[in-house]
Amino acid sequence: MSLSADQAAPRPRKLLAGTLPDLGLVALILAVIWLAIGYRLTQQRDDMLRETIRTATNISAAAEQGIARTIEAIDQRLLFVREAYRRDPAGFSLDFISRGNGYFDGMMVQLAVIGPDGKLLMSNLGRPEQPTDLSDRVHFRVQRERPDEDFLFVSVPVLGRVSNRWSVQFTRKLYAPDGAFAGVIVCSLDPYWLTQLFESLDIRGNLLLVGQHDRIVRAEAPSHGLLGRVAQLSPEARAGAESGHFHLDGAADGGGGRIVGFHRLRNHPLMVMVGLDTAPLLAAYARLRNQALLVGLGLSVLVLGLGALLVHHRHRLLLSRQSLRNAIENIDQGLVMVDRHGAIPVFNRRFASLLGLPAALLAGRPHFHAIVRWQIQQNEFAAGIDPTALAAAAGHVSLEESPRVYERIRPDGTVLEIRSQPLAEGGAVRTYTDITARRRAEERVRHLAHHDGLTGLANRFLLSDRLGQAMAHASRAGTMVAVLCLDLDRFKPVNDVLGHAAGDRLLVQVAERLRTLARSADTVARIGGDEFVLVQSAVSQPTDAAELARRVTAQLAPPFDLDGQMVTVGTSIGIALYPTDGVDEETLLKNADTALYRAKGAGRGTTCFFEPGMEAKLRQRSLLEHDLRLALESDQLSLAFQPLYACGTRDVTAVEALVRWQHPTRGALPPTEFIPVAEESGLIQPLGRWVLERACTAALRWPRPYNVAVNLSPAQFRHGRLPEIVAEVLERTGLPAGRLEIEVTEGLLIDDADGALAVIRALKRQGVRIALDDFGTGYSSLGYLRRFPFDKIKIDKSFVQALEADPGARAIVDAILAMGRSLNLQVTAEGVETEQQFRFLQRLACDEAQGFLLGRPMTAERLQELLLANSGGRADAPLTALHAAP
Ligand SMILES: Nc1nc2c(ncn2[C@@H]2O[C@H](COP(=O)(O)O[C@H]3[C@@H](O)[C@H](n4cnc5c(=O)[nH]c(N)nc54)O[C@@H]3COP(=O)(O)O)[C@@H](O)[C@H]2O)c(=O)[nH]1
Repeated sequence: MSLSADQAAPRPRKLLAGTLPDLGLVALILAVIWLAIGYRLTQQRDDMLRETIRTATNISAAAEQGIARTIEAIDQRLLFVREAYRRDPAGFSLDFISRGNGYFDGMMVQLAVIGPDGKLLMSNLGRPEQPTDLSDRVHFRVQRERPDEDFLFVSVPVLGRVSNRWSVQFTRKLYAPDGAFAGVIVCSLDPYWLTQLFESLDIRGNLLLVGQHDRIVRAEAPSHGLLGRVAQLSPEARAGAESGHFHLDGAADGGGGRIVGFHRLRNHPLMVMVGLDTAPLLAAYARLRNQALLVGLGLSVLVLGLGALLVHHRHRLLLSRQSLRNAIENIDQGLVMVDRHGAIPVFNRRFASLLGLPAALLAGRPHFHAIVRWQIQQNEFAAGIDPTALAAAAGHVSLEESPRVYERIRPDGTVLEIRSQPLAEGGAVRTYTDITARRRAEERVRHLAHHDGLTGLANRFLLSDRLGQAMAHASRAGTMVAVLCLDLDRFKPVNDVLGHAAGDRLLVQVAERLRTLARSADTVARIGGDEFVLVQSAVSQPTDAAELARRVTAQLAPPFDLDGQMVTVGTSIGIALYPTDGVDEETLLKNADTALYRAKGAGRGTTCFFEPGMEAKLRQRSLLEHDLRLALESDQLSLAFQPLYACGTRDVTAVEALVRWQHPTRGALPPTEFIPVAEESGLIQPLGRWVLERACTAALRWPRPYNVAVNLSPAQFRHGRLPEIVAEVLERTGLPAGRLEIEVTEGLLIDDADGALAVIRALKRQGVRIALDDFGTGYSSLGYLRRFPFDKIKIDKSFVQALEADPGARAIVDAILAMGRSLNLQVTAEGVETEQQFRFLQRLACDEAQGFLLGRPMTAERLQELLLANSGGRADAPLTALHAAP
């Protein structure tokens, strides 16, 4: 099979063309069959004709000999009679003849003697009653007119005047004793006897004995009436007579042809014609021809059947070859078959395109050597020549004895996988697969295995490897290695509010900035969400690491542009040093992480070096987180309630709910200790919800509808579902939204002002009141006051407690109160511990006060008593300040 690029498209015309040789073969076989039959029939007919001619000729020859013998016998008789007459003319008599001579008895019509004058002298039939003159008869005249010649005359048949029967006259001269002409002795013979031999033969045909002047001497039935007549011989018959036979069409009875055999008698003017009918021959020939036609027909049907099968088979073969071609053409691999001589009987277009082979190279019957030479010219093997190509270039095709798989990189970067399968008869089948994409994917996978997919920085695996190398180098060089663990300070809000895509863009930009700080020997890695690690190699003293940390902090300080949204994030950094803080990667990373945790705890933008005690603290924290989780599940938490009072009347105006934890072993733990753990661990969400539900439920039991204040961490705001959670709790508990005050700190606003504003607005839409807690401790509190829809601001206790001693604090509190009034905000003073402070606040017309002076945080029961007392035991009693026991 030969397949090349221009042969690939299957077409019906090609299918037809493909079967033409088979059709030709069938036609040829049919032609041969029919020609053979025709030839054989012709030959047979000719044979039969020849046989008939030979038979006719033989019969005529036999007849001629028989006639000749008969004539000879008659002549002998005549000579005998003549001799008898010559010896004794006077005593001559024909009696001895008539006395019986068997031979002549039947044959002879008459034996007569004619005198010299032509008068009948005697006859074996007896003396004629009247004198008979036969001088006019030819058989007499011929003898008398040629006196010098002694010959036997054979006449044409004549009707005997004496015998009155048709007879042929045989005459000889009679000589007198002196030798003179003495008449003629005549033997009249029934012509039948001339041809009696023929009569006995069982043949279809006739016999004609023609004498002088074409007169019919003897005509075998049914031609008796022809005796003596002139035979009408056609020119063909005369010409045929010369050759011994001729063919007479339409001469036979029934209009058939006749083969006529001729023979002339040697010494007599007689000619024997034996005609054999061609009808039996033609009938036999027709039978033969019919049989042959039948056989020919049968063979033709057989050949046509076989031909149809052959064509069908060929058609299927062509179709399957076309299918194979289609399959070969439609596979993604290039395919080439090279025979043991280097010829290429099969290839597909993909082979040509993958190798970039020009069409001219593949025209005709391409050769593998030519292709390899072309490839070498094109510098195709710059990336390494394969052994088969080398062998081919050397002029012979390498006979690969076992299957081989190898790769080649083309100059354009295409990577080809070449699979070579040797063929039993020599040569090989090769497939070429473009594995460029696969190789790139593998490269990418390899890269991904060592790098962070988002930022392209080293991942944990590569980090560990590089850190190991850096430690080994430092060990040899007597230097140190610094591991800097980074955690972005405000990454989570970016992720939560702006979405993960923005978060990803931020991480990519952070990575780019960090890269600019790293030397070639350093490693920058991303090991988790917003956790980065810098491995600083060849550190000579800890300050080198501190300097790098400073530069990192400075590098990450400018805002990041996230598609127009400017975001500022800081970073906390923990540093561990090799070999002082650890001599293996794991320890170093762990300690740097511990230092980071400490840095984060110390406030944003902080850098901490690892210290030995840190780990223990971290363990403690982990323990606390574990215990807090248990506490949430086992009801170890409770709420304390601290009332808020109107400065003017000292009546209870609201109650703040504060969470308490009675630790099973450590006793009462302050919220300042476990709330940060809850925030960092995520436990703040269930804890916050629990506080909210309990506070709302408790508020419904109070004798009067005091507002209940609940502290919410910034982490709860970042959750995203806070408004829904608050709405659910209000609905479940049945507390009117207007009785709930949510206290937020400035930290919330600093972290993510826009996000916080959105949540606060949503809460406000529900009717919930918002109080800004610890006011005065933040950075830009005045701006927030204008921007956020607060209902209340709570002056931080540090200002309240400094009122007595610090005029500055007094001025600030005064300013806050003035601002609250101008912004129509209720103002609460926190941490009122002394009467003096309280009176001060009263003088300044502060709205509300809270503090140990007025009431410490207390149990729900105690609060209930307080509130009942405050209301005079009646729910509608005026609010009266009561001092809770410390
Ligand atoms: N997210 C939540 N935070 C809460 C929750 N409960 C409490 N907290 C916060 O914990 C911090 C400490 O709270 P706590 O130990 O309960 O202290 C409160 C009062 O006991 C204390 N206070 C009140 N009056 C005085 C005083 O006269 N002197 C003095 N030294 N301390 C006093 O102040 C705390 C209440 O302050 P504030 O919240 O600002 O009104 C604290 O920051 C709580 O917010 C909670 O459930 N969730």
